[in-house]
Amino acid sequence: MAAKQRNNVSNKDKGKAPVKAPVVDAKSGALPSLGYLALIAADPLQIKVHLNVYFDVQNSSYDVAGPGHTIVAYQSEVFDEPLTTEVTCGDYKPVVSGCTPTKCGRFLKDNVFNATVIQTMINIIEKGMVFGGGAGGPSILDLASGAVSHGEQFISIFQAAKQNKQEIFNQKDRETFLHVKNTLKDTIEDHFGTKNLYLTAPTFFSRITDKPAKTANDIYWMPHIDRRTYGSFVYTSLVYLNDQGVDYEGGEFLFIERDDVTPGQQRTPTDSPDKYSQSIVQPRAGRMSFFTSGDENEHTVKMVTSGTRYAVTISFTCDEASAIPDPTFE
Ligand SMILES: O=C(O)CCC(=O)C(=O)O
Ligand SMILES: [Fe+2]
Repeated sequence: MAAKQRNNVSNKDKGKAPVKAPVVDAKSGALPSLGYLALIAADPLQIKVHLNVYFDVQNSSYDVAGPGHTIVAYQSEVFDEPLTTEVTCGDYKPVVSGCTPTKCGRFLKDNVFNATVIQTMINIIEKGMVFGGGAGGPSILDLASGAVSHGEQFISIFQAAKQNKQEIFNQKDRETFLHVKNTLKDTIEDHFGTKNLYLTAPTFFSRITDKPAKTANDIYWMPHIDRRTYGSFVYTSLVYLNDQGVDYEGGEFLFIERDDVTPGQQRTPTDSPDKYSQSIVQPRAGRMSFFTSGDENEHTVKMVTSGTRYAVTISFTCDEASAIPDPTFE
């Protein structure tokens, strides 16, 4: 079933303005950013440079079929059994001792979540965008803070809902999200032989279209390492909610295999992923993908060139101090 058919949020919810909602400062706290914002948020001049560089990259789209580029999971393939890859753990260590995986790797599996779960997850993000969504390509709904893309800013949707006396999310939304989160947590714990993982921030839904980037927040195609970008991430998990190559073009997920990086050195954001081998995952509805969040798993998302891509990023830590409570959606 195509995303256009799945995406059946009622029209009565759409365009309910005027928006009365506090603007969230993009530089405060762990805001969702698909991995790039923390690298550049500190310096407005740098933002301009990166925007220019990445607008150029945008026009010379990555070559997913280039030499050294391997599609490890096609959208049309069905992995009923997990596809697992072990990789040598990178150098970069989290601040908290005892919270570093000894076994690093990647895991992918299909058909983990049924069509109702997937539809409910798409509805959650569409409901989150009731005030309009982002001005550029990606729109984000962060569950811990309620930050949601609104034009060129973030607003707090939970506060907006209270102020407008609107109930945006319901019990089914909450239960569905918790089911997905708990399934991911249990599978990660089983696979990596760890226990006591906690949800950490940001944990967010993303909706990406081919609209041109308007702000630094819109540059989602920058290679990044989640643990460096987000700090508390030890395991990153993704659930894809619709089909690459069917519901949208572009939007492939790339692991960038960096055998040239000196231990401890961070990749510079101006590097093009095309210079390196890539292991490519084409998103498929209901596909679960997770990996250790360290240097061993540098990655990016290829630019969406048409249609709408839906995904959710749910992140875990073993550091209780960085844990966030289960989202209440209010
Ligand atoms: O949506 C994806 O495929 C990846 C998103 C990502 O890299 C992130 O949330 O850090
Ligand atoms: Fe990421």
